[in-house]
Amino acid sequence: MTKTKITVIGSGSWGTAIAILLAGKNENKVTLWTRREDFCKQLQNERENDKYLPGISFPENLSITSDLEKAVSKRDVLVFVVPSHSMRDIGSKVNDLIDNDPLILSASKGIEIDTLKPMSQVLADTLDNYNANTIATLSGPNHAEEVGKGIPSASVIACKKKIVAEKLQSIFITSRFRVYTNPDIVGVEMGGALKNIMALGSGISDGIGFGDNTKAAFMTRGVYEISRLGNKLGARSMTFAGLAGIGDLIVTCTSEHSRNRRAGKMIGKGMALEEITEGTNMVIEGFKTTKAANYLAQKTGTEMPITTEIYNILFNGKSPIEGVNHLMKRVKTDEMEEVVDTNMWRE
Ligand SMILES: NC(=O)C1=CN([C@@H]2O[C@H](COP(=O)(O)OP(=O)(O)OC[C@H]3O[C@@H](n4cnc5c(N)ncnc54)[C@H](O)[C@@H]3O)[C@@H](O)[C@H]2O)C=CC1
Ligand SMILES: O=C(CO)COP(=O)(O)O
Repeated sequence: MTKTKITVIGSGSWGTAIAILLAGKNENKVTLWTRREDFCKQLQNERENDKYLPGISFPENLSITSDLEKAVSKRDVLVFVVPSHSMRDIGSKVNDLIDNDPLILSASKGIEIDTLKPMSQVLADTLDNYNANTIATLSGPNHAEEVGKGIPSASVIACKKKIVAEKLQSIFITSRFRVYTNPDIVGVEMGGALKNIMALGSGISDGIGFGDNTKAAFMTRGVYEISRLGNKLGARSMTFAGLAGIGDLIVTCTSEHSRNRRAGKMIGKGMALEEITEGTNMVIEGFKTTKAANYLAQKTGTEMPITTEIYNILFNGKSPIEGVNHLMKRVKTDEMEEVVDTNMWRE
């Protein structure tokens, strides 16, 4: 049997969990690429990623390299899982090394600040033989700590080109990781990126000491706000009711695993953003995404009150409590605002 040769680019928690998931299937031959040679040696010797995903052993079928040329050459699939701010750089490096036509998938969640583009579009900019229609994304309620252990999870692979989405679905799906396809890649990527802002908000609410009602309000009004911007960018509303929308929002706003929720909690308790980033080697995408979404809201004329308040708390020195008070005291409005069917009202 010819095995499917897959390289996962990025050895943080999520890249490692994806590599373990894929290597668990006999029909795959998986390589995990890591930036640093010393860390590569550590992973090869220990057969475990003690730094980012401790306690989960690598399957035999998984090899590790820090040689990007070797990692990219003659691959059937390349999975990009680096922090969003390094996607353009790594995409350009990979472009010079591709020597056949692998399927390309981004599993990162973020928006590039300079261009306001989601990750599949950043990759399309950097990979000469691909465009936004042929690149796919994976997104859903998937904490690495649980996927790595084989705890039942579900996710979405989105791509404009159906055959690409379906091939990747077959490669990723297992009895423990159920994968759906979706042609709405804009909605899937925006859902995955923007929910991190709401997770910061839920964490802030927990940090202040507010209750479950507050968190439910953040999540529900949050998904509405995400849909409003997503729709302006061409996404389908129903995508936000799915795994990459409300599904990911629920897990990130409530899970102890979420770095964004944890960071929000620290902010709610009075810690500064710099203190939090300095104290961790993990990526907290929500900080940069809040900046990008705030620009996108201004650019598209979209009202995003939660994003604006989180932005002011993170970057303009507003206190968390003031931010929440501001949201509570906003002008009275209808729940469905501009989409309300006015014919439903009765005198
Ligand atoms: N951790 C999770 O459960 C999930 C994470 N994601 C997304 O996956 C992406 C990667 O996150 P994680 O794997 O969690 O990262 P992580 O926070 O566990 O680790 C960060 C990783 O990024 C690497 N890194 C830092 N700067 C880099 C650079 N300039 N170039 C290349 N690599 C660099 C570090 O060496 C490390 O491997 C993010 O966009 C995140 O939102 C998506 C779904 C689940
Ligand atoms: O995207 C995630 C889960 O689906 C991971 O979220 P955090 O980056 O907040 O841990």
